[in-house]
Amino acid sequence: MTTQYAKALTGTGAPMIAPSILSADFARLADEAAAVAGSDWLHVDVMDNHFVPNLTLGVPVVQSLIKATDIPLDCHLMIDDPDRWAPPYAELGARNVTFHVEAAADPRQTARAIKSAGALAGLALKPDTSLADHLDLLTEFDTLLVMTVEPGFGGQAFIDAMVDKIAAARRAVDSGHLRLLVEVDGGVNAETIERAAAAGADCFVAGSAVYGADDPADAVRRLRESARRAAVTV
Ligand SMILES: O=C(CO)[C@@H](O)[C@H](O)COP(=O)(O)O
Repeated sequence: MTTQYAKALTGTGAPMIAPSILSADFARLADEAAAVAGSDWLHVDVMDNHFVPNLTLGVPVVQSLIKATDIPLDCHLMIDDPDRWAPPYAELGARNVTFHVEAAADPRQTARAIKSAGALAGLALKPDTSLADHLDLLTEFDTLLVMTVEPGFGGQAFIDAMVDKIAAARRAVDSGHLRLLVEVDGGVNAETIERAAAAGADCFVAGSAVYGADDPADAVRRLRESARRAAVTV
């Protein structure tokens, strides 16, 4: 199920796993990044206490983290006014910069600004946001982040109804021949990753399932293997 585009990004064609540092120890971020060596991306949740009711980190922390790890950063901006604040994360060297369509005034222009600063551009959809209403935007983006929880907090339960949205995204990508990675975020664990992978996701964000494990690097390997098995059995 993994697309040629995912294959180009990983070099292997294996499902991509992006541990979310929201579940890590913020006082030891460099060590926590090292603990998930072998991950495809490190997912960085930027929250502003406006777009979501939680506050995490911003440009200065990303600037330090990028120097502390070789894992490419996958910055997920849950913030107001991404049109203004997203491009700086690309300028810092983040691999992928994702912002929410619900918060953006000009998503096309913001995607172009991110890409011209050298990053992939990602579009995120909250669970209640329609994919169909935003299909026309997808040609501007490299990644589509399907939220499978309400953004704001780690440790929530995967919303099963989102499996249909993942499948619809997969169909839209394949039928439109889009160079777009389908990424899933929220409540991803050893069990739910199978449903998300079978529906066609390429990349899986996991916070508590990775950092809550005794061996986070092994949890990443196991999640990737579960996704690989589920993707080939559909
Ligand atoms: O963006 C978010 C939450 O808003 C996520 O990236 C969480 O960090 C995922 O955590 P788990 O649900 O995997 O614990």
